Amino acid sequence: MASRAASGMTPVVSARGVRRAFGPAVVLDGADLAVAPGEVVALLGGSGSGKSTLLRILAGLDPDAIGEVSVPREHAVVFQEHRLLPWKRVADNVGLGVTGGDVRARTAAALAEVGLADRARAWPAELSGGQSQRVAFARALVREPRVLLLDEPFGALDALTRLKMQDLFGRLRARHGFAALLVTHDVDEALLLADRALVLDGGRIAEELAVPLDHPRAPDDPGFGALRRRLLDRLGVPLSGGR
Ligand SMILES: Nc1ncnc2c1ncn2[C@@H]1O[C@H](COP(=O)(O)OP(=O)(O)OP(=O)(O)O)[C@@H](O)[C@H]1O
Repeated sequence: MASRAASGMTPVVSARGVRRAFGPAVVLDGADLAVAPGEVVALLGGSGSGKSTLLRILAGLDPDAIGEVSVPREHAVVFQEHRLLPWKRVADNVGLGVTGGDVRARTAAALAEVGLADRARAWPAELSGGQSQRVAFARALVREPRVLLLDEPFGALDALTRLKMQDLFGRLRARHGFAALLVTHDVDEALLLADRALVLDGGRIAEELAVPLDHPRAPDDPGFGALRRRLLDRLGVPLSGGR
């Protein structure tokens, strides 16, 4: 489990030699990464280190990047903000662009999975922030993705809602087996959800940490604190005696 992508299995997501500059500022300078089928990889790094830039490149949203990127067509992206269309009802947002005769049934199933079966006819403006992110996940799920690309999907939520969404993510992952690349600022979130954590620094993946803990996880599990200290250390965060 530790480093499945590195253990010889053909990755479902790969990036090699990715370079991106904005004017004179080189943000990515030969970044390489690989995600194995079904693997959840957290991507951490300081503010401005290029996490979102790398995720956008993997999502095919940045035509000006250099390097080799391989991501299956069956991928979906969830951003920090839900990006729902305000003039479409929840179910129509979820089913937007989905093809096939059973779109309505699949949309209903996806909404049920995120706990919003009863909000299909609601407008986005009638939802809370957490509910809106649930809809964003339903919109991703209905596409039956092999890969989820997630850019701080819980970053704008209050602490309690974030914990509930992290729990939901864990259950969806166990049921669907998708792989995911999760950009996050939150060390605990990385350790709760990911099989591996990567640290982006200096334009490339500078550090890697396997997270060999059983699911479901909690911050007071044996071994969690030691992994937190190692990850904070790799992020260059000074460790005080109390941590
Ligand atoms: N379209 C753009 N034009 C110019 N500069 C950009 C553009 N997009 C990103 N940058 C710059 O690239 C750098 C990396 O940005 P990015 O958003 O990828 O960082 P990040 O690691 O996701 O940061 P944060 O954790 O603060 O969200 C920043 O210095 C940012 O200002």
